[in-house]
Amino acid sequence: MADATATSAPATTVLSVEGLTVSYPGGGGRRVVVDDVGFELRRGEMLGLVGESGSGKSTTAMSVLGLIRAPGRIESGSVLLDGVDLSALGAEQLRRHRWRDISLVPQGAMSALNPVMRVGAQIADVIEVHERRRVPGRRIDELLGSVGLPARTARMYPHELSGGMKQRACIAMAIALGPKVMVADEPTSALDVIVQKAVAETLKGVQARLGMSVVIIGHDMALQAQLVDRVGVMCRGRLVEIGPVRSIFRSPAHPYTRLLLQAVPSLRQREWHPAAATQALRDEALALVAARHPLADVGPDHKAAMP
Ligand SMILES: Nc1ncnc2c1ncn2[C@@H]1O[C@H](COP(=O)(O)OP(=O)(O)OP(=O)(O)O)[C@@H](O)[C@H]1O
Repeated sequence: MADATATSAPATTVLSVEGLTVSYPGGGGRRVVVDDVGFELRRGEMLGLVGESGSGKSTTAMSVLGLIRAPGRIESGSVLLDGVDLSALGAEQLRRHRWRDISLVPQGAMSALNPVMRVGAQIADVIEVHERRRVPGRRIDELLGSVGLPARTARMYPHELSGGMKQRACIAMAIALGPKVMVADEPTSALDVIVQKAVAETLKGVQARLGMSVVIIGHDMALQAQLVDRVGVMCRGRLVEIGPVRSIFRSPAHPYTRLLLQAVPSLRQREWHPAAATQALRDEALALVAARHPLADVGPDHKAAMP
């Protein structure tokens, strides 16, 4: 990927996010909802981003893909994809990188598919826009097969697919151009437990086969534990902890991480720890984050560092 904005980055890092700060209108001014977030994604790595609802996971993901729309605003930060500063690119240039170099399995993928278009045509569309040539049906069949869908799915409309099938179709679309990085925003959250596990396994299989790097966003720590190599924990817009999933599960450093782990069934005892007893821990965690990093009001006239 040659680009005038290319800078050097360690060979093992495919995506590098630094100082990402995003705001939305709120409280009479602007409210920072992603606050100085930074992380690196290594080649072939699966990185989880967890945190409760509203902690800023999706906003982080959408910022990485250059998909924050007004009234949202990126205040500062950079996103380097294989050395290319995506945050310095215009909308058209970004569009060229999206799907080909970095793709998204959106939250609510169930409704992300066009209801009046056959699944195969939707996948072909993504490829044809970038490759500017007709896609043979065989390639679509192979893509569908690689996510565990029969070839006949190509001729079906979204309403004819189960939730799990729709999710797989979205994954097929996201891997269609063999991107370096895939961001999956809660790819299994609307599915029942059995289908969740099957889709998660498909994701893992696809990632391993293609050697892709994946950022996977979710609430479910137990599912993340089985999927990802490293996990980052978000709380009130801050990335409060990041590290190998095993060490975070064994010895969480941040009280908020400990809180999240309280809600995970014990892998040893295979029973649920009631979350009710965790209110004190939750208060402690939130107070700690708030004291260290009060949510900043950047004011209505704050100049965005990135367009
Ligand atoms: N379009 C918007 N307008 C105003 N505020 C927004 C908008 N989108 C997100 N926010 C706010 O930004 C904060 C972070 O939201 P975000 O969706 O990133 O959190 P999340 O951790 O992904 O939550 P969830 O798990 O529920 O998807 C929330 O306080 C949310 O209300």
